[in-house]
Amino acid sequence: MATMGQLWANTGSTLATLMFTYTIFRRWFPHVGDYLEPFFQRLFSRFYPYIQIKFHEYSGERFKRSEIYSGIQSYLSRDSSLRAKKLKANTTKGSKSLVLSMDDREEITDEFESVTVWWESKKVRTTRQSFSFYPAADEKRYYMLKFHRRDREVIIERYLEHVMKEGKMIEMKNRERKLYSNTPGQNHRNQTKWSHVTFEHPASFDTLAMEEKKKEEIKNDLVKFSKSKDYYKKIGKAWKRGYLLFGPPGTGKSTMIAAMANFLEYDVYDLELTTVMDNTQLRSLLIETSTKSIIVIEDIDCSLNLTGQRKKKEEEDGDEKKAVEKKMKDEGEKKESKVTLSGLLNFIDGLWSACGGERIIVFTTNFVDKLDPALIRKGRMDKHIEMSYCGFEAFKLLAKNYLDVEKSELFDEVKRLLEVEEIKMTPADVGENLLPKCEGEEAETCLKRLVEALKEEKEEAKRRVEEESKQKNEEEEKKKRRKGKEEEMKANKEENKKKIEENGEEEH
Ligand SMILES: Nc1ncnc2c1ncn2[C@@H]1O[C@H](COP(=O)(O)OP(=O)(O)OP(=O)(O)O)[C@@H](O)[C@H]1O
Ligand SMILES: [Mg+2]
Repeated sequence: MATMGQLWANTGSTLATLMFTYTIFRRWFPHVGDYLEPFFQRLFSRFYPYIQIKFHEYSGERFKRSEIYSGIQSYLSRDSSLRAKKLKANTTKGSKSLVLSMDDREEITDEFESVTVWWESKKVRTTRQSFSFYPAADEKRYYMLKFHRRDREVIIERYLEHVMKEGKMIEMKNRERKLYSNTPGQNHRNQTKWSHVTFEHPASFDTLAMEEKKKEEIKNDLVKFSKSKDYYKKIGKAWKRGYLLFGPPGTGKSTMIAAMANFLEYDVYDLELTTVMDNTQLRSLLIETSTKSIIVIEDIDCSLNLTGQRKKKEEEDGDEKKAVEKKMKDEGEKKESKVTLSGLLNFIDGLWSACGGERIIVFTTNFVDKLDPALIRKGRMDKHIEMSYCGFEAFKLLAKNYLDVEKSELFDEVKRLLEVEEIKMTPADVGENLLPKCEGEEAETCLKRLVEALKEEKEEAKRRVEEESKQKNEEEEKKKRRKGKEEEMKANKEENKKKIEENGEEEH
């Protein structure tokens, strides 16, 4: 493909003649030159068929690097590393790897819809009046885009948008992902603020132990969501999706969130509701979240008083004392936070929808039936995922990940215990048993330890059932006795009343 230099060679001689004539003319007739300048410019543009656009590294705010410049740099990085002869390696803030870009005065060509464009990386020296310790600051860099004027429409209307979009995507892929958490600030209103660390959780869908079919379904759902910008726009819905993860402790809810974030390459915002003072604060925190992020509220049942339905039921059941006690306890705990259920719902439905980019919100809970149905209805929590005890398929994956074992005689025994005996053990406990406890511990030993633990769990479960039924019997017995006593007291009362009445009649 012809470089800009070669193309210049063709038009060069004509332009050189013109330039020469123009310079001589200006020298000899400086005043007439001013009048004729527009004419010469028109003449140049007739012979020079290319349009140039400059993209400066720093524009507007002096110390803020232009987003457009870094977008172009990322966009060109792929082609630059393949084709440019001189490269520059940069480490950009927040980027997890080196970004290779073409060095100053390098040029590469790009093609878009059969149109060729030329990108050149340029540098100019500016002279400063004042003394500076930073000589590099006197150099201004920019990218120069050149294209034929017949392609103006394609470039202005589509190519530049394509460059920015692709550049952003490459930047997103390259960036270091973050885990944000809200911490109370030191200011007078104690406003909570996001603080962040690098998100480096190793969990992935490959290491997550759950049925393959279920895993695929979740992955497909995530992919579909992340690619549906236009679809969400078409149906007039905010580009967001809610997931509710529920299940006993240790079944992998938090691990699943990390796997989701790694899968989509999203940031994670871990929202601790109890430190948020009120709905207004909640709103401002959420507005600050960036696009392509997962907002997580763990143990939602503990974070807020969202158990309205259940409380009502307890009161109806006549267990008033318990309900009052609970209310007092709740009030004590919630003295700090005044975030309400309706505040939370508004955030999910309203404000949230006004934020442009894609966001996923995940709630986790150990007790799904504790939650108010309004919170978890479809549209708010679109997908409910049950994380359950370890099945045989999940066990096989853990054995492969933890011990690198795909087959063993003990597998049949584990299968029998999990499927026939229906022993319930969380993937966290299975993993703990499979984890070698000392250097060089045999896989078979770890598997045996798991089998033993499963058997113990069976005995434990039996004991628990017995204990529960014993407790139940005792309670029933107590109830019966109390009822008997009450009836006896009632009978005594009746008798006394009767006696008093009889005595009264005799006196008369
Ligand atoms: N399904 C799973 N696949 C792989 N590892 C798992 C799975 N479930 C649990 N684990 C392991 O157990 C540990 C605890 O799991 P995790 O924190 O995800 O459970 P959780 O459901 O969030 O529990 P909690 O309800 O107490 O928050 C993790 O570090 C992980 O290593
Ligand atoms: Mg958890």
